[in-house]
Amino acid sequence: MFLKRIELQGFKSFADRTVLQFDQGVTGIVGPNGCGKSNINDAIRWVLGEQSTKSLRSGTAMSDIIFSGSEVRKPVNLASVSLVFDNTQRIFATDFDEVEITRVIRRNRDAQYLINRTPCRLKDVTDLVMDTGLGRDSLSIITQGNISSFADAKPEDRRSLFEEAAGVAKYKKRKKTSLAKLEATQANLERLQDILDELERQLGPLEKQAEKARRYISLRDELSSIEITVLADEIGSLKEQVSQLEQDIDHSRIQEGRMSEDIQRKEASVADLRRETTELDSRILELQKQYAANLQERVSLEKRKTQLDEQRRRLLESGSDEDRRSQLQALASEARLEYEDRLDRLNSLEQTRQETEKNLADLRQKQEVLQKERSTASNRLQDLQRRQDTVTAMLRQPYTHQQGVNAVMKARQSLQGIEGTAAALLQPKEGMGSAVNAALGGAVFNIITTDEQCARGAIRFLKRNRSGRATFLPMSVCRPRFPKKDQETIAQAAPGAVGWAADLVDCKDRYRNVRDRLLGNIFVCDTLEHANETARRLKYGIKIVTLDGDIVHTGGSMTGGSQKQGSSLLTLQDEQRQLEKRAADAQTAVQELSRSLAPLESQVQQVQEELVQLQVERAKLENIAALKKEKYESLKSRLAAAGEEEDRQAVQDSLAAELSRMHRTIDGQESQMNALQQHRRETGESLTGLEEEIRILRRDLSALQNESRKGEVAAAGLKSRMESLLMRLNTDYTMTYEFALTQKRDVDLEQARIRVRELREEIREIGSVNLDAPEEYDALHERYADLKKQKEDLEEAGTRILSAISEMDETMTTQFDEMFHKIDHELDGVFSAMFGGGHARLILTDPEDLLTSGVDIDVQPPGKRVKNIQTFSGGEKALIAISVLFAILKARTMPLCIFDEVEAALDQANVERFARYLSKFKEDSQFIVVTHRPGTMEQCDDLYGVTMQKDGVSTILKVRLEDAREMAASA
Ligand SMILES: Nc1ncnc2c1ncn2[C@@H]1O[C@H](COP(=O)(O)OP(=O)(O)OP(=O)(O)O)[C@@H](O)[C@H]1O
Repeated sequence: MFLKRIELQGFKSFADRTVLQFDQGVTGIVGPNGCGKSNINDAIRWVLGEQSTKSLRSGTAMSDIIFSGSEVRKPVNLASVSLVFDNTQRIFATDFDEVEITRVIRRNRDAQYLINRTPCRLKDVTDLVMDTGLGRDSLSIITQGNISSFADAKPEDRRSLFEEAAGVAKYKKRKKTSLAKLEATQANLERLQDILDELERQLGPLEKQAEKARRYISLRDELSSIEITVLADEIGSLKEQVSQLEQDIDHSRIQEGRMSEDIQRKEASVADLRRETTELDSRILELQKQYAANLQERVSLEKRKTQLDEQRRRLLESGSDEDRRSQLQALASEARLEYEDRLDRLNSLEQTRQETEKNLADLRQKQEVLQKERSTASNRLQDLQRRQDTVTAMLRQPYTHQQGVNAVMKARQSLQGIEGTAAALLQPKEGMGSAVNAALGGAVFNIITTDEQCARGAIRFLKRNRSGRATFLPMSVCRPRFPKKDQETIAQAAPGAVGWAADLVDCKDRYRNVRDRLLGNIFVCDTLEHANETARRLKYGIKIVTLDGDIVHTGGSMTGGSQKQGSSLLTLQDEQRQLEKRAADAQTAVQELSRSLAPLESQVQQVQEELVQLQVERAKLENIAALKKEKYESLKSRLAAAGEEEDRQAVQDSLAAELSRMHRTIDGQESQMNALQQHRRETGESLTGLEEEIRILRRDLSALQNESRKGEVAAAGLKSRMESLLMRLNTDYTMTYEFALTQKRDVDLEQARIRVRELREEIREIGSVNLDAPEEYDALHERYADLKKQKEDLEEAGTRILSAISEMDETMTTQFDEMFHKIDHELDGVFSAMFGGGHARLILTDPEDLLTSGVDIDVQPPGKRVKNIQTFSGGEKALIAISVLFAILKARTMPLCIFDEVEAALDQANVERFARYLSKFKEDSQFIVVTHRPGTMEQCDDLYGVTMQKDGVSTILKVRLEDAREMAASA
């Protein structure tokens, strides 16, 4: 016994709860037409999952199977059917000994399934009963309709019965599921392939873009790694060049200044010289006039003398003795006069020469002294100028040792609200550098900012660029400090008081608070002694500094000693001012000495030339004097030979005397004129020389100015290039030059420059770049790879499904083949038993394809020659079907078979044969047989009678055979 009982309630005509208990063997269900017998069959199929309302012979909706009421009974709202199975044989693959399957439906609601009262899905029910022979289309539940249609069915439609018998339904179902899966897989594969194709289409160009972007990024990274070094180097070299140019320009400016002064000085000298030459010219002209007149005079004198000499010669030759004597005496006297005159002139010349020589020696001595003085002054000037250059250079870079201050001051253009350092904004008055420096102390390098925000900005800048530290003094929070009234009075009255430090600096009005904050209550004394005394009087409550920069701190501690050269901006500025003054003084001294030397030098020159002239004159005169002496001696001897004496009176008013005087005058004028002309020449030369010098100086000055201008233009060019490089450093790499220096790498700069050019060119050639492309490509590629993997997985799954299908096909083929032959083998015997002889066999319509082949039946009832099964009578067809059913039951044991009037078409004899044959199987199978036929009833072990009263409700009760027969007869 397999099915223990059926419990129905509200199912079709079974409005009330009805329980059918089953026992071993064959249970018959009998009753008149329409009493509800077949509803029991329907109920069993409904519980086992039947979904077709048509096959359940119900309305359109499943809820139509709920008892719909009758004239006397109200409809009910719920239909419930339970099948209770004995599972001790483990026909169902579950560990329960009893399995209760229930299906419940309420109106307008879906049906519910329960296995052992636990809700479950339809699938669970289907899986449970699968291949047990039960189930919706199983051969366990055979109706009259199945039997009558079997013979007429197409071979292919018949096949399902054999498949059910072969137990391949589960494989078929699985295969169907697998095929559905395969189809879904295939659809997924196609969908995936479409997406993959699309992705491939996108991937190609995107890969190129990504490659381009990666190349760009790699070039850009390489560029930045090299370019920072190149830029830092270039900026450094530009800075050096600019600094050098500025130094050169500064030098040029100083030189230009000196040259301008020199030109001015020289121009003043030129004016003096011009005045002098004009004067000299007029004097020379005057002298020349006199000289010319004298020359004329001398010519007329000489002419008269020649005439006189002619007269004398005649008188000497042909005159009387008296005449000859007097002429000879006159001649001798004149010769002597002339001789003495030349001698006088010679002596006076010699005297002049000696005086001139002495004069020259004096001048030379003076010149030497002045030259020495000038050389010393000039050396001192050079020393001062050198120091000036050094101080200027140091002032140009005043914060070299203050890295932070240096960095902020250099970057002040790009920072906000940087006013400058205290040292730069507070200018000590003259001579107060050291005192103010000492008063300020460390605050000398305080950077004054507009407000705290600007100070914070600068500090952030220093941190970001790791450029050191600096102290900031925001003006917005700067409160001035002043001494107390009594301190002020005491300090002012103290010995050696200089004043309050705040009063010793100059600054713009807006920095007054800064000044008073830093210097307001610091007092300055002249010496340390006075500072100590003042501090004592002030009870050491005020910081006091001295002009030398020594300090008496509040409380009395003292700081002092020598100042490091150039250690402070303020002392440097002080020194620079002092140097300027001293250099100017030295310059003036040199200029004055040069001015004194210039006339001295020309004087020396002039005297030298005068001396030479005198020597020439003397040589000439010596000759003339010798000649005159010779003439005189000769005349004297002629006189002596004539026994005459020279008449010394004879020449008193003579022409010769006049001529001698004239000669002397002319000589004097000549030498005066020579001297003047010489002087004039020299002045002219000096003038020309000076003018040439001025011209050269002007040319040089202009060249220097040109150079300066060129230098300025070049510096401006370099600066603008530097600015653009700094800008590039800032915009491309967000770095300051100082920070870039820390990032500098040790590379071959020449090579690096070439590489930078190459990289820039390569980057330019790359053109527009989508920087997101690599990420987009990676994402797309990852998606592509994922999808490809999914596709491969799907293909693999497809292959697995196919191989599973093929395995299932194989199993199905084998099982079907086995079962087919088993049934075929049994069929002949069953047929012969049913028909009382004859033969029957099963035929596969397509033996090559056991999976789809239809099943035909070749029958030969005894004594008949029937070719076509269609030609049999309805009863014969039913008997053939029943034969096949019994052959199946022989080939495969079924735990439960429900026959619903399967023998309806048989005649009495065949019904009995059928019933007898059926009872043969009852040992192995349980039968529930709905029947009207007494022949069948006779073979039943139990009989239930179904009745329906006027209320349209089926009731059920166990009946005896006689009652059953009666019920059948009354049907
Ligand atoms: N939903 C329903 N509510 C009430 N009665 C119903 C419902 N569905 C069917 N019936 C009744 O069930 C009866 C049909 O029962 P069934 O077909 O089982 O009879 P049967 O005994 O097999 O008859 P036969 O011997 O002629 O085959 C009919 O009287 C029909 O009115």
